[in-house]
Amino acid sequence: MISLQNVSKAFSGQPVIQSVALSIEQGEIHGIIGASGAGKSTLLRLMNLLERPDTGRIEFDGMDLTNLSNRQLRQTRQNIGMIFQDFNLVGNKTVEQNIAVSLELSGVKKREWTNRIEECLRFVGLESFARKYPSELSGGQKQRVAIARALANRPRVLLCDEPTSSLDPSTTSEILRVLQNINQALGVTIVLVSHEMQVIQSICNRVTIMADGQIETTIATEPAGITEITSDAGWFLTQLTERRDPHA
Ligand SMILES: Nc1ncnc2c1ncn2[C@@H]1O[C@H](COP(=O)(O)OP(=O)(O)OP(=O)(O)O)[C@@H](O)[C@H]1O
Repeated sequence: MISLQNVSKAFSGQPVIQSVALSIEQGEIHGIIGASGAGKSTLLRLMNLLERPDTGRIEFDGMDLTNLSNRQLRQTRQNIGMIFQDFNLVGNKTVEQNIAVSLELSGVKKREWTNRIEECLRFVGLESFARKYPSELSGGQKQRVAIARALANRPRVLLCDEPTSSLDPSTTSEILRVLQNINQALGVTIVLVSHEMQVIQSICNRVTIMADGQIETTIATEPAGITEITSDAGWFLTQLTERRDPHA
């Protein structure tokens, strides 16, 4: 579904992503883990061309995104939603207005907005929050709104950049359940960047481990299930190294 081939990216001459090849398969929940500064967020932002690669191809359904016109890229990006650690909601707009902005940017007809807004808010369990402002919401509720906003465009892939890093353990579990439900009920492919092993372990089918702008390995795994997240999950890596993905 998304394929990166020989992708490199530098900032001010400093290489941040180096000759990376990675394939995201339709229907999977693919985790990307690594130390701070390893290049995880940059890799994720390359997948929807929020960052342009210096070299290499980035394909979505076989189309090289770097060769598309601005209009074609805007259209293709409607298939690729994104959520962030700090939610990126517009503070002076209500929940429904936040979602409407996204629908307008995507060119969805105004007469469809009410339905789309209701549909995505119902999916994340916030249908009664449409008229609230972000400042009236908890962190977990803000992230649900951000997820609803991404879902409103009916994406096929959801890119998640540290979506639970600002949240407490039980809210983290809640958000992971929402992501898993999006994958299972809606068939949306998910790419999940996190530095927390237990977050990755709980819902991912494959895990890519990054270090210094390169991919160390990609491993197939059985999602362990969502339990209360704690910070101690170092054992996960040792378990995973036994089960390298033969297709990686
Ligand atoms: N827009 C930018 N301009 C300059 N340098 C950048 C930019 N974005 C990222 N970098 C640098 O690229 C490197 C990788 O950053 P990136 O955010 O991708 O890493 P990360 O693995 O996601 O780290 P973290 O877990 O701390 O978020 C870092 O050294 C960072 O300072």
